[in-house]
Amino acid sequence: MTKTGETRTATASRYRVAGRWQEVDDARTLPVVSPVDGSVTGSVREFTHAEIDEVFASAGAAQRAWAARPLTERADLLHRFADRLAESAGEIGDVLMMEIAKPAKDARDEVVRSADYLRHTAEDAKRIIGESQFSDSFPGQARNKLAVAHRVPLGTVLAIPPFNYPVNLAVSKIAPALATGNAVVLKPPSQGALSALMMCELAYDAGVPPEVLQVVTGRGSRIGDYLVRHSGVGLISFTGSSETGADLARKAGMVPLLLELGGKDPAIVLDDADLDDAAADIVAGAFSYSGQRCTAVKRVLVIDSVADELVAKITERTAKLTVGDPRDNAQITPLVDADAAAGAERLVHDAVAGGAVLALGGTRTGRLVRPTVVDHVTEDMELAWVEPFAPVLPVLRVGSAAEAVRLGNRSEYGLQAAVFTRDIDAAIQIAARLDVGTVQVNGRTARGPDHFPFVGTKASGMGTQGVKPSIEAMTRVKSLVVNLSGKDLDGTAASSRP
Ligand SMILES: NC(=O)C1=CN([C@@H]2O[C@H](COP(=O)(O)OP(=O)(O)OC[C@H]3O[C@@H](n4cnc5c(N)ncnc54)[C@H](OP(=O)(O)O)[C@@H]3O)[C@@H](O)[C@H]2O)C=CC1
Ligand SMILES: O=C(O)[C@H](O)COP(=O)(O)O
Repeated sequence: MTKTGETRTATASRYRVAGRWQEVDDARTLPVVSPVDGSVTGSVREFTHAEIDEVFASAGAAQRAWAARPLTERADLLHRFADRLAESAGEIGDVLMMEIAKPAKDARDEVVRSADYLRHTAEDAKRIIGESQFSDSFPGQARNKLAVAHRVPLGTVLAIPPFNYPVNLAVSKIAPALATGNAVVLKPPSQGALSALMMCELAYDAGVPPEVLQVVTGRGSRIGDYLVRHSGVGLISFTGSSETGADLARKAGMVPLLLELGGKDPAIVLDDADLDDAAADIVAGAFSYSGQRCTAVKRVLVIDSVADELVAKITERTAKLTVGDPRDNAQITPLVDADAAAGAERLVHDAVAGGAVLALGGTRTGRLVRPTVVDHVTEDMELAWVEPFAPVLPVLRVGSAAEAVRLGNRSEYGLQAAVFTRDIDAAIQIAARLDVGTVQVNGRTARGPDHFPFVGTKASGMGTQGVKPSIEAMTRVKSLVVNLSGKDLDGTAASSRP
């Protein structure tokens, strides 16, 4: 409950549209069913097209007043929002845990991480400085013009996060947008909408006007096209599957896009690597949140001569992961997408039928896929290329670093890669050849810390995120050119001053 006693989550009978609470007069509700135990965690409204029009109209109108407020005032509101979010980490974390079966501690950490994101963005936004230049820095020009460039907001940002970080990947879009004077229309994932709604109510408690941060709930497959084609959209910031992202890009028309999509991140292990450290990083990277992370380690490319030893170490560590209920903080929990569990099982069976060797796991009970390591996976197997979004780790053995690079780059994706070696020259050479957004040297693939630039090449995305890059992406440069008179102070023709 908020301090004023209002329920923070929208319910099927009450929801905000254009900033105001509305009573539902029809049956457009969408239950949020928990992957943990099948219970109904809550329900949300499926917005109509007319309501979406109202949302964009009121967001657009409110944005101008929001952008006109002093930057320090907007930053202060984000700090207050961050404080409330951190205070409510337990409450929101519990809902998030039931909505997406994220282990209790990780769910709470996601909320705290989002508060940190807000604070960092509020501070960085204050330090966006423009630039100015005289005309005579270009050949043939006199010093008679002064350009002053500054950053202005784009209007209304349509923010569409995925289920795996319904709070953090919403905040990573909302924070830079609001800090820079944009309004936001948030379309949360259907699985994760309740925690996203709770989070937005905290923003309103903190003083963010409800018209400049609005939430539109409903299935992406039903309302997504209408949203992304809406004339009120100034930029779309989307995180999710490469399929949905590519489809959205085709439909959106001439609006700037920030896309964070799928990945098949390789961990390349050379023969001189510290295999204990590499195994620890690979297991954490592959199995955290049951592999449902775009940046999860999704394949190991290991030099033959150390492959047996590495696979043994990976398998030993993976076997110790706890499997079960997120309320007990189990590390491996039921998958959000029931089809992903069946799909992962099929990929493993097909690989084993084709000659791969099951080192661990390979079974599931409903959505609960036991942590699985598949060795001797080869290029002709689907498991080498498809992103399972499940706790399944294929190992491909390679003869050389060059072969690892070739296989790394053969993927349609290009999010991140990890290289494990004690030879820094080799690491740098390999990194230079990998067509990915980020290469981690002797560490697992990961997005954070959140102010680092986050980029995907090929089917993994478009544009750069991270605190500062997102601030830049959600603004555009506007130039003011002052044309100088060409006369000196005493009225004579100017020399090359000032
Ligand atoms: N690179 C990255 O950072 C990440 C990538 N992913 C990728 O996403 C996949 C799983 O995530 P998932 O959430 O299922 O991804 P989806 O692409 O299915 O959904 C992402 C978001 O888009 C919405 N959406 C669905 N259809 C449309 C549409 N036609 N137009 C507009 N929005 C739409 C969803 O809403 P709804 O929930 O209502 O369907 C959700 O909010 C994995 O393949 C993974 O690789 C996931 C997380 C991060
Ligand atoms: O979308 C994702 O899966 C995240 O951006 C990954 O973030 P993480 O590396 O912090 O888990």
